[in-house]
Amino acid sequence: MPSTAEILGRPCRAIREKCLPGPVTHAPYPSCVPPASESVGSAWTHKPVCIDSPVEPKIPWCAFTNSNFQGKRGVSVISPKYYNSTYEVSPLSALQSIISSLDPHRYEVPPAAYEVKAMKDKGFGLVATKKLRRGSVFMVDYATILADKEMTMSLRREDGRKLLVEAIGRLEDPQRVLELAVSSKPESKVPIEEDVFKTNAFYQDVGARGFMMVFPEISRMNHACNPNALTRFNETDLSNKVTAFRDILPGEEITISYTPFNLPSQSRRPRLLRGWGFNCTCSLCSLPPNDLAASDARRKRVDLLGPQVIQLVEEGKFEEAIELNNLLMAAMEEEEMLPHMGDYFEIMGRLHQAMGKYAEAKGWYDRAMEEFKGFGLEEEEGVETLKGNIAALVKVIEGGKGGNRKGGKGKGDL
Ligand SMILES: C[S@@+](CC[C@H](N)C(=O)[O-])C[C@H]1O[C@@H](n2cnc3c(N)ncnc32)[C@H](O)[C@@H]1O
Repeated sequence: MPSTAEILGRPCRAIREKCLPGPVTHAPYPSCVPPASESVGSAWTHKPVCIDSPVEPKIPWCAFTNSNFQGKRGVSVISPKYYNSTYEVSPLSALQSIISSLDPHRYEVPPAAYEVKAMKDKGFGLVATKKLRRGSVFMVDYATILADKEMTMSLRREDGRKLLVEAIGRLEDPQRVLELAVSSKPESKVPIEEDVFKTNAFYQDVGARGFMMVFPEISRMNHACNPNALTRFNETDLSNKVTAFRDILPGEEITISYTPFNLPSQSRRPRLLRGWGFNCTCSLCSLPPNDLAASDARRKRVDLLGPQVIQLVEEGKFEEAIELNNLLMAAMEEEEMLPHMGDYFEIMGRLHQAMGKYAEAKGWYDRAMEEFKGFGLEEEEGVETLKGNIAALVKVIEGGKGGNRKGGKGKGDL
């Protein structure tokens, strides 16, 4: 019998919470990892500005800038001057090599198919000016300000602000960042740099380290709990691609989810208020109470069904796992949690294959492949296994037709 890992393998990620569709997230700052020794190389076009940290081990924190990055739009990084040796590759070295190795002229972005418009109760937002086809990448944005996740805990507030002022001020066009939305009340007198950063930064990892990052174009997109687009961050070039996961029509607002979007309203709304300071007014949160309760129930069901599918696979109950995975997919479809269903289709294929139902398995694999292709993911790590499975099944099925199963895979062989 194939193992759970063989059946679920890579797509298994999809039914675990952390891998559910969820674009950029805004996580609280996790606990401090002490920095350590490392010299700063020549990735920077400006002399770094550094400020001592009052927190042990009192490593200075600096604002580093490379004004050539992203077609001379520039990028600034705020981080400790060096990190300790717990990192195989220091996060700062990783960023330096990314930033200094990229050709400043390579930044081709799709022609804008959207415009910035004033939205009711949400400041500005992005609205499609053309039809954006499901699966198409219609925006590529690059990190412009990055601040190590520990910044607020390692620096005095005033010092953090000074580094932000330097980091933003050294960009070619500081207004591109400074004109983004702010969320503090005017009477709280929060300095603009800090307010803009707090309102617009998203949490992303580079290697083993988390950074808060501002993507000036993506920052104009409002949040929806049932969004129509998702972002995909690429840590090798600091780009963030935005893909439509259903057709978006001209005039429609383009939205992403700031939280993992499987969450029911009881957990996502406080999270948005805590992390982003707003009460969500998206169409899902604005549903009449009964409809919202029904949506919450579906989301909870999706959450429960994922682990149950895994459990059934572990117990070798493939037939029941198929039934449950069908229910899971139906609940996701009803809830429009559909960035792409490739992972789920692939699981169906593997389950059918494990049961010796080769024709059905191939049907599911083909659907999975179609989804991956539609979302430009056919070259993603792990999709080769799917390609291999499809090729193997074609052989088995063709061998079966001719009555010759020799060399073909038998029931349960994956
Ligand atoms: C990253 S900005 C998004 C763009 C912003 N609306 C602007 O004018 O540039 C985040 C801010 O937009 C507003 N916002 C985004 N999504 C919202 C939603 N679903 N409901 C209410 N306000 C929202 C909040 O004020 C939030 O602090």
